[in-house]
Amino acid sequence: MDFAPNVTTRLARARTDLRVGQPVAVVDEAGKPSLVFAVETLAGDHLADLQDQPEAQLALTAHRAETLKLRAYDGDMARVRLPRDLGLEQVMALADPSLDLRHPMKGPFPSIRDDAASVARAGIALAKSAHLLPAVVAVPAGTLDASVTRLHVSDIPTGLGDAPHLLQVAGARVPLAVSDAGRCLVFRPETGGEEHYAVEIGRPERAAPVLVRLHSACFTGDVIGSQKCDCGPQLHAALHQMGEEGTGVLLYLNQEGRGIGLANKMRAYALQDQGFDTVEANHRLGFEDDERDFRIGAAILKEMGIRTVRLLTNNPAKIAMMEGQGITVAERVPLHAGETPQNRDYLATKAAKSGHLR
Ligand SMILES: Nc1nc2c(ncn2[C@@H]2O[C@H](COP(=O)(O)OP(=O)(O)OP(=O)(O)O)[C@@H](O)[C@H]2O)c(=O)[nH]1
Ligand SMILES: [Zn+2]
Repeated sequence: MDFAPNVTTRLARARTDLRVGQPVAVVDEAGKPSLVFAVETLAGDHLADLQDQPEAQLALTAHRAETLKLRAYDGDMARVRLPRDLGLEQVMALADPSLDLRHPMKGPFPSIRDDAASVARAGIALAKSAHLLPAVVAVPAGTLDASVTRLHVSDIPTGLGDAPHLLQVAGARVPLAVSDAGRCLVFRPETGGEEHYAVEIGRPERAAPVLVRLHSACFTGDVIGSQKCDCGPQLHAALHQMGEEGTGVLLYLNQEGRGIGLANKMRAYALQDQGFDTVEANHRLGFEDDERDFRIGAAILKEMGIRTVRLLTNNPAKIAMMEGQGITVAERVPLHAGETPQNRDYLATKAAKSGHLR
């Protein structure tokens, strides 16, 4: 029997390794391995070892580099020599804008300008997929300990990667406030990533367009009644409409914070309290406005035998994604609920910057 971990397994391990402060080995196109550490989980003793190595580099996204006034020679990224005279908290502050006010004196840091950016780019993609701040330290490695997770740069998707594939692992009847005929289904991706859920109300006729809502997890809005967004009221309004019509499917996708995770979303909220809007806050953290993989929703619908939908949304990107993945959006059903004085600016920003429809 062969138990050697395949690429999918090693990617899953790499995410966990980075989260617990372990380095991952990334091999470049020329076959040269480097060790990659996530800045957010970097241990003090690892930093000291790295600072002894003149080739150690720190990589940040271009969005973060803009705030730090670093030249992003790689286009999407900036790399600098790992500063030798900075302590752990100061290195952390380069990655984490919530520390900007406490550590305003930064630099100058000489930017690196060469063609060898692929390892750092792959490392940043791994850090993002681990829901860590998108910042890594990379250093060329000599002999590698066999226990270190090893990946080739080409194994690590820097964009969306392969189409997600999810399988239903469980499902049962759950009577709901909006309908007795509720079912909750659990879908698991082959990648070992987050599970996602479907709430099916009644038994929607597959031959006709099905009323569908693609909801992204929002702990603050869905669970604790945050007034900063409209997620909770949208969730309940969508379920209510499905209950009224007797059928519908609500996909609950675990893509908290538009795909950056709850810790990063709270960092974004801290920045919003300093006056940045929802898009600017994501950028200052080094993320894109929206890091979600909307293809997951289409994959689940196909698994459920649904090909044509009436989509409850105000987000044109969701419609485009569905169509792109072979799901026909027969109708867009607007979904406006829970607009409050506290989320007025947030909704206005989404309309102005993300093209949300009224
Ligand atoms: N990063 C970040 N995520 C946020 C913020 N406010 C809400 N979210 C997240 O945004 C997602 C809400 O998305 P959706 O409810 O799908 O909304 P949408 O993309 O605007 O589309 P529709 O509601 O369908 O029109 C959830 O994952 C929330 O956790 C914020 O300020 N920053
Ligand atoms: Zn929300």
